[in-house]
This record gives sequence, C-alpha cells and structure tokens, in this order.
Amino acid sequence: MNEIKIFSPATVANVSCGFDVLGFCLDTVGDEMVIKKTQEKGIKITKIEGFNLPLEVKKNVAGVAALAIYNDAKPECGFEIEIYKKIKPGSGIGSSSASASGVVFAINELLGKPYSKTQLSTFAMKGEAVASGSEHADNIAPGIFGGFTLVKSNHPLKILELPTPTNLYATLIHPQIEVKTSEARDILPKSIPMENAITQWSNLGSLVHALHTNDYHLLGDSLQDVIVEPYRSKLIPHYNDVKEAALNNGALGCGISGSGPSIFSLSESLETAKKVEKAIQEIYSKTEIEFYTFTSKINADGIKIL
Ligand SMILES: Nc1ncnc2c1ncn2[C@@H]1O[C@H](COP(=O)(O)OP(=O)(O)OP(=O)(O)O)[C@@H](O)[C@H]1O
Ligand SMILES: N[C@@H](CCO)C(=O)O
Repeated sequence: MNEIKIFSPATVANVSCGFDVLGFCLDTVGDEMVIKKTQEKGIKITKIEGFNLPLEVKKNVAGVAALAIYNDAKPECGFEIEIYKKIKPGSGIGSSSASASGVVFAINELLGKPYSKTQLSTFAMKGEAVASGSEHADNIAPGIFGGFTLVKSNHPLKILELPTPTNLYATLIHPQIEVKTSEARDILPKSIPMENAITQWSNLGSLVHALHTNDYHLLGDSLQDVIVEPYRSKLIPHYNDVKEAALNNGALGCGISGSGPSIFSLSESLETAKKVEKAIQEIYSKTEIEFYTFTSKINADGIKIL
C-alpha cells in the first residue's frame, strides 16, 4: 500500500470530572487526511484545506507527530501529508489531536502496522504538545482506541479502554469563538482545596463504574466538575444557560468539551439528544454569536480507513 485516506474523528476530552485523563470519541465530525509514501525521504505537508494552518512540518501538529513516528521507524521512504480539515482549530473538540492521531495511524498502516495503539499515542502526543504546550493524551487516546478511554499514566503511557454504552449520544454546541488550549490551561489554579479533590475523584470513580455497569443514572450524576469548570466556564458565553437547558430537556449531564468553547451533553437516546440540541440552539439563536451544533453516537472504533 502506497497511499491511504482516513477519517480522524473529533473527540471530547476531560468529560467533566476527568481533567487530562478521560475522553470519548465522536463520529459525525472529523478531518480527512491522505498520506502518500514517497521515494524521497522525509516528511512533507503538501496541502491543507479548510483552515489556515502552517504547512511547515515543525509548526503543524501533524508534521511533528509524523516526524516522531518517522524518526523511530527510520523507513527507506518518505511521506507526503494532505489535510482536509473540518474541525476548527481551538474548538475544544480535539482539532489538533485529530491531525496528530490521524497521521500516525496512517503512517503505521503504510509501514505494515509495526506499532501498538499505545505507541501510536506516544508519537501523537509529541504533536499535541505543539498546540497546547503540554503532552496530554485525553483527546488522542479516544481517537486512536475509539470509545471512552482513561489515561492511567503519561510516563510510561498507559491507556485503559472503558466500555462504550450502546445507547449513549453526545450533543455538541460550538460557539464560533476561539479558546486556545494553552490559554485555557494558564488560567487554572496551581493547587486545589482537598475537599474539591475528594469530590472530583469520587465523581471520576463513579463515572468509570457507571460505564462498566451501564448505569445511566450514575453516569449523569457523576458528570460534575468542581475544579476546572468554575474557571473555564467564564470564557464561554451563556455557558450556564446552555447547561440548564440541556439538563431541563433530559440530558444526563453537560460540561465543557476539552478546553472549550464547545459544550457537550450526553443523553440516553437519540430522541433526547435531538431535543437537547434544539433547546441549546434556542439559547444561542437569541445572541449575536455564530454557532453550530451536532449530535453524534459515541464512536467505538475511532479513526477509520476510507
Ligand atoms: N494540524 C493542526 N490542526 C489543528 N491545529 C493545529 C494544527 N497544527 C497546528 N495547530 C495549532 O494548534 C492550535 C489549536 O489547538 P488547540 O489545542 O488550541 O485546539 P483544539 O485542538 O481544537 O482544542 P482541544 O484540544 O481543547 O479539543 C492552533 O493554534 C493551531 O494553529
Ligand atoms: N485536557 C486538556 C484537553 C484540551 O486539549 C485540557 O482541558 O486542557
């Protein structure tokens, strides 16, 4: 195989109580990428459509992630990358991570799959660090593994695949403002009160248990964030109104997607998720802010070959 086309999906990181460790994979929105083997050695980004991003390999997360796998594999060929970007950078639904994960997945396929999913995640994290200033895998892991994932540790990287409930649907609203992950990290406190830590790890443990037992009530009850949301919600206009509308219309829970500004909610059926989507559209329709919404099943497979 000398060429591959892939779909690299959007992802939701943090999932309220799991800052930097928890994430899940979406399936209606994602980037497409075409990766070609070349005789000339090295990595080149030849095309980016959709958004204005650097073609320079070391400035683009896809280029940096590609170099990480390439320098490890030392193949007798090079690779050219085309990126068809659908996920707006700075959206909070893993735009940078989709590029980083997609490119390492594709190069691994073209090399005959020598690397495990965990090794691919390590390479992709090198790219993600260019965008956010820190190596975290909470967007990368759900893209590469699919479904819900928990990053048990970064060094060495250990990723746990959690069960994906079959009837769970995510509704997303993306207000068209940009929140840079690096800036959304800078506003967080360096230390937190013990009582908040206790609440947060109790919710994270409960959420993992809820996924294992298919307990939707517990899942909703665990979707709380007492550590990060109080700071970051201030960056998202009408955040509290959206959350109230989602919960009043049957969502199990609602929170900030990644570092925002996107907001996610989870619902137990497609019908409820669509009702939630309509309710949150109404909130933003009354404002001047442009936005888009979508509803998605949880994608259990992650990145797909097209
Ligand atoms: N291939 C790429 N795709 C997306 N962003 C890129 C890419 N290469 C470099 N960047 C830079 O990364 C930054 C966007 O990453 P950031 O982590 O802030 O957003 P995000 O990935 O949408 O958010 P989140 O990680 O919270 O879901 C922008 O400054 C953008 O220019
Ligand atoms: N866990 C990361 C996800 C965004 O890349 C954060 O919230 O900063």
